[in-house]
Amino acid sequence: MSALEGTLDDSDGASEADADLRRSLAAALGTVAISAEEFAAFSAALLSRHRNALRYRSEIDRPDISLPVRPVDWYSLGYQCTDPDVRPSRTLDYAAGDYFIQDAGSMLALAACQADAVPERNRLICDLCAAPGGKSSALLESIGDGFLLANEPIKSRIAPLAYNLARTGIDRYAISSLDPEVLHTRLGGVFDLVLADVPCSGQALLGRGKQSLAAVSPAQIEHSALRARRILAAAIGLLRPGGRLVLSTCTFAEAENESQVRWLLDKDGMAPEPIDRLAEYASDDSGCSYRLWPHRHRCAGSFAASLRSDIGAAVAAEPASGKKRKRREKPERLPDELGDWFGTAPQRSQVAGAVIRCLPEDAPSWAESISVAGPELAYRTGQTWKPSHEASLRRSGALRGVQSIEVDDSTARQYLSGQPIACGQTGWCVVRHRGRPLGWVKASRGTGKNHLPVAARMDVGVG
Ligand SMILES: C[S@@+](CC[C@H](N)C(=O)[O-])C[C@H]1O[C@@H](n2cnc3c(N)ncnc32)[C@H](O)[C@@H]1O
Repeated sequence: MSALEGTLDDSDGASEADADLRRSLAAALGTVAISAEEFAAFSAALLSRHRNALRYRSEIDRPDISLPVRPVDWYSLGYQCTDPDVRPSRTLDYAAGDYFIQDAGSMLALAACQADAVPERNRLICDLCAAPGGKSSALLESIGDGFLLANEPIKSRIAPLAYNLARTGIDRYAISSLDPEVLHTRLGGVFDLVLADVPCSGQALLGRGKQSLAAVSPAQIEHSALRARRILAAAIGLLRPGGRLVLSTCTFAEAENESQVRWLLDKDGMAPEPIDRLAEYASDDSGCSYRLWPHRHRCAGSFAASLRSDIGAAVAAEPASGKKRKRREKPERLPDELGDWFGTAPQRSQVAGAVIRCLPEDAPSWAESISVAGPELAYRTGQTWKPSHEASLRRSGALRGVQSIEVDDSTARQYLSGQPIACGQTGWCVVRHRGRPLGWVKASRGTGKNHLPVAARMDVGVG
């Protein structure tokens, strides 16, 4: 029993259900230090809804942010909108991909990954539990000349992950869908950084109604902790010697957080890798575990830990090159139109069913063999190829739309609502607002037919 459990007083008029919840929560916190008074504030804040924060692209400077915001203390690209009447998901800047909307708690893991720092050269990053891509998209924005593998074993979650990665406009990534243990047998000892944002009991989601009260039950916590251990064991095997592991969760149970870190540190070759700027959020004396709380930090709460692995490559699993090669099939011919749309012939492209994917020339050699989705160039409807929406959003890399049209605020709104716009060019053309890509039109005789996917359409307010 935790010290806190003995101090809980059920005589304060709380319902039996509330009292049960508080007892379970106190038990879940275990030895994590929190006073009885603070615990009352914590359990109340846990059930209230916290407003999402905004994560800006690194190239956007503070003076260029038009919304009323205050900075998130633990992540330099994070901001909280201070006006409750503003809807950040209904602005032109959001539609143009200037910021991503997510809980500020998620940015603790990003801070542990140093995703807001100048990128190290040629870094290989694996986000092991990546969907829907809130953290992966931030890692991709920070990739520089490195490469990201975003892995998500649950197939039905790949589409939102792919959409969020495409929204960054960066093509230096592949998406795989493997159990972490299988991924370890394919790419053991490869990565400089592995983020294991493991599936957890999700207690921080209670306030959003995205989790039931079972999240605090001992059975759920134990089930999640055991699953996470399997994932973490594989995560260590994916690291190169000297590589870094970041564990994160959105739960408060000690068994899923600090206890997992102690288990990891007990392994030969694993050491804490403190993040100095997170020192004030330290949750124990391990030197590498950090917590955010809903009653202290204006977010739903989260946990992150940062460790280094010095385990030699000998322990790591079979490298990618040791894998049996599949019999090479004759590659399908690429449509000639790609040259018209993108101006150059794609080098590392694959026709995969009804889509063409294309990786940067210097992507790792294993990327095609492992990917189930990735930077998409074109898709086929019947016999006709069309350029993919995500290819219109490219901000970097060789393959960007050759024709584009710059539009003003009102035309951008018209386009985002799904309507055609005036366009003096002919053929496929990227619509840009202040230089930022929004999507394609196919233009002829003065009109650009709108090719924005229905899911990307939005009603953007004025301002
Ligand atoms: C906490 S969520 C990840 C959130 C994501 N990192 C983000 O920031 O948007 C955990 C993810 O792990 C996936 N998952 C479930 N079982 C898994 C397993 N055995 N190994 C790896 N990932 C798993 C879930 O489908 C889910 O998408």
